[in-house]
Amino acid sequence: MIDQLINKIKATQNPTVVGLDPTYAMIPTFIKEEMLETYGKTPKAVAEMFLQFNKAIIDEVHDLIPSVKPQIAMYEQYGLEGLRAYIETIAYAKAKGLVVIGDVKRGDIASTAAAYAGHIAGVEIEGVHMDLWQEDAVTLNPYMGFDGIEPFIKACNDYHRGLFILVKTSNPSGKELQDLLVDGVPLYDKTADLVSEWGELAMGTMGYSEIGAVVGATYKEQGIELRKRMPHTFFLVPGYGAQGGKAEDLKDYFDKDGNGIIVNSSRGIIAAYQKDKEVTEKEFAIAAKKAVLAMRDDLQGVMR
Ligand SMILES: O=c1ccn([C@@H]2O[C@H](COP(=O)(O)O)[C@@H](O)[C@H]2O)c(=O)[nH]1
Repeated sequence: MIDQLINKIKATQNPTVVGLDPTYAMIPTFIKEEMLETYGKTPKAVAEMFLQFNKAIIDEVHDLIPSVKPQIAMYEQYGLEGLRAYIETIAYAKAKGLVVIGDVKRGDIASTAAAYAGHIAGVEIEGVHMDLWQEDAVTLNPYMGFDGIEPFIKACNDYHRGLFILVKTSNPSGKELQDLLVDGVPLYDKTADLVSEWGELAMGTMGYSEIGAVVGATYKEQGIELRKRMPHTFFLVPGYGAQGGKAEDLKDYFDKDGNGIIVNSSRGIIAAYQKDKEVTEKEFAIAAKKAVLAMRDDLQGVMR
């Protein structure tokens, strides 16, 4: 995954990942009306709304970005139909050549982690291997330690997939645990050291590991320190845009070659039409494209 991601970032000259986090409130009225008319007030109607919305945005931006990050929570709240929309969104994005990061934030004991790792390892039924989810990478919560991560690392090596493990998250309350001092060292630094160590077990060929870290855009000082501490760890950086993170804060998150991070924006891109006075509701995907181009230019301005 990591080599493919780096090559895609180079090809597009854009380290932007579009977060596919649709909500009911975000769906344009004309799509809502059509789906409610066809499927009634059902989870299937919402799943179809999400799919139509996502596909239109992917069609508009796929050649400008390396990657998308669907957030599973937005889909799974609608049950089986929601999960179908999640899986079909992934398949559609992959068919357009995008690297797909499933934001699933899993973490459990080894036996359960082995089942969760099916997201990237697929499943085997009577000797037949099936890749049901198809994410290229998933996000993980490291709170339960190595045995909860190990099955995913095996999947990375067996199937060229990747991980992004929470190290320093973008949200305000993350510091309640992550900034606690352990032997005088913040817990996020201890986590960073573990993630770097685990990363050695699945190195790509371009200097970065398949095992990346989630480092929020909203904690600039910590992000810069983590870049130095984790030279072979690729960062997935959420918090840009809607959460207040800015490109200028990310200058030193990049490595000396202008590589090493991918920056997520979800609401700021896919709901851009709700704030863009130059577009109609029907042009929601064009507004998303404009937001992608603005974010690309913004990030290019600080890449070395
Ligand atoms: O530290 C983290 C880890 C994950 N996220 C996820 O990223 C997106 C952010 O959405 P925006 O609309 O761009 O704020 C969302 O899926 C979060 O669950 C994060 O924000 N921070």
